[in-house]
Amino acid sequence: MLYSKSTPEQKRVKLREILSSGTLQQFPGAFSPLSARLIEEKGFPGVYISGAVLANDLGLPDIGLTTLTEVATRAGQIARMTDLPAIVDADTGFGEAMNVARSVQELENAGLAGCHIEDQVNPKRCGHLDGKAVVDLDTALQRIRAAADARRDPNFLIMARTDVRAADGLEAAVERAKALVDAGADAIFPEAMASLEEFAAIRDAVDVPILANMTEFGKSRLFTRDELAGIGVNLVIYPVTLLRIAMGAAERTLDTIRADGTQEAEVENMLTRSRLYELVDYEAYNRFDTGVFNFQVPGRY
Ligand SMILES: C[C@](O)(C(=O)O)[C@H](CC(=O)O)C(=O)O
Repeated sequence: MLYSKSTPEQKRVKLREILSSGTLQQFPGAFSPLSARLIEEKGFPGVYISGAVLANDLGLPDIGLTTLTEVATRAGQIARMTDLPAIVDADTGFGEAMNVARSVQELENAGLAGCHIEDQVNPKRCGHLDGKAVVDLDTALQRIRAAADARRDPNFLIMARTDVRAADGLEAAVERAKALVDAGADAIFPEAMASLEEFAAIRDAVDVPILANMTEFGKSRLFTRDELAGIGVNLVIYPVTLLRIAMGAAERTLDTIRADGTQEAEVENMLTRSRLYELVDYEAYNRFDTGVFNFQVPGRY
C-alpha cells in the first residue's frame, strides 16, 4: 500500500472538521513514520509532529538548530504514512515573515495538514524551560499574517503558539492570543499554562480552537482528557511521550544485554515479528509479488 490513500487536501478538510466538532481531539506525537501508523491503528484522529522530537532524534537539543529542510522532510515522511491529518511544530517559522511564508509553503508541499508558529525570539527554547524571551507584538503578528497569506490551500491550518505566559504572565498571554486570532490564526496554542484555570482564561478570550500541550516534566501536571474537555479545550497533544517511552525501553534493554549477556528477559515486551510486519502491511507487498496488484488493506480504508 506504500503511502496513505488520502491526499493532503483531504486530510486538511478532515482536520478542520474534527476541530470544529466540539469534542476534544487527542493527537499523540509520532517520532517516526511507523509510529504514526500505530497512532492511526489505535484509533486516534490525528498525529502531532514535535520539534523537540525531530531535534532530539538527531541528537540535538530543541533550541532552533534544525532547519526547515530537515523538518519538512521528516514531517513529510511521517505525514505520508498515515491517513490521519498531521500537524507539525514549525518553531518560529525559521526566521521572520518572509521565511515564515516559505516555511508554510514547504510544509504544504510536504503534505502536512497544518503547523504552529510561535512568538519566541530566534533562537527559540523549549516552551517549558525558564528564561524564554518573546518577540514584540508587531513581529508576532507579522509572522502569523505572513503564514496565513502564504498558504495555497485555505484549509492548511495556521496555529499561533504564544509563549508569553512564561515571559509576561497570563493577562499578557490572553491579550496576545486575541491579537493573534485577529491577525489570522486559525487556532491558538497557549504554551506553558500552569493550571486548568489558565487554559479556561484563554478559552474564554478567543473563539477559535485551542490546544493543550500535555508534555511530561513540564510546567503543569498532566491534565486528563476529561478535565481538558470540561473547559472546552479542542486539541491535546502528547508531543514527546512515545519517544520518551521508546527510548526508556531501549535503555532498559541495553542494560539487560550488558547485564545478562542476552536480551531474552526483554523479548516479552517487544513488538513481535508478525506484529511489526502487520504494521508495515507486509502481506500487501507479498500479494503484489504474486501478481495481485491490490494494495487495499482490509480495515484501513
Ligand atoms: C511542544 C514542543 O514545542 C515540542 O517540540 O514538541 C515542546 C515539548 C517539550 O519540550 O516537552 C515544548 O516546548 O513544549
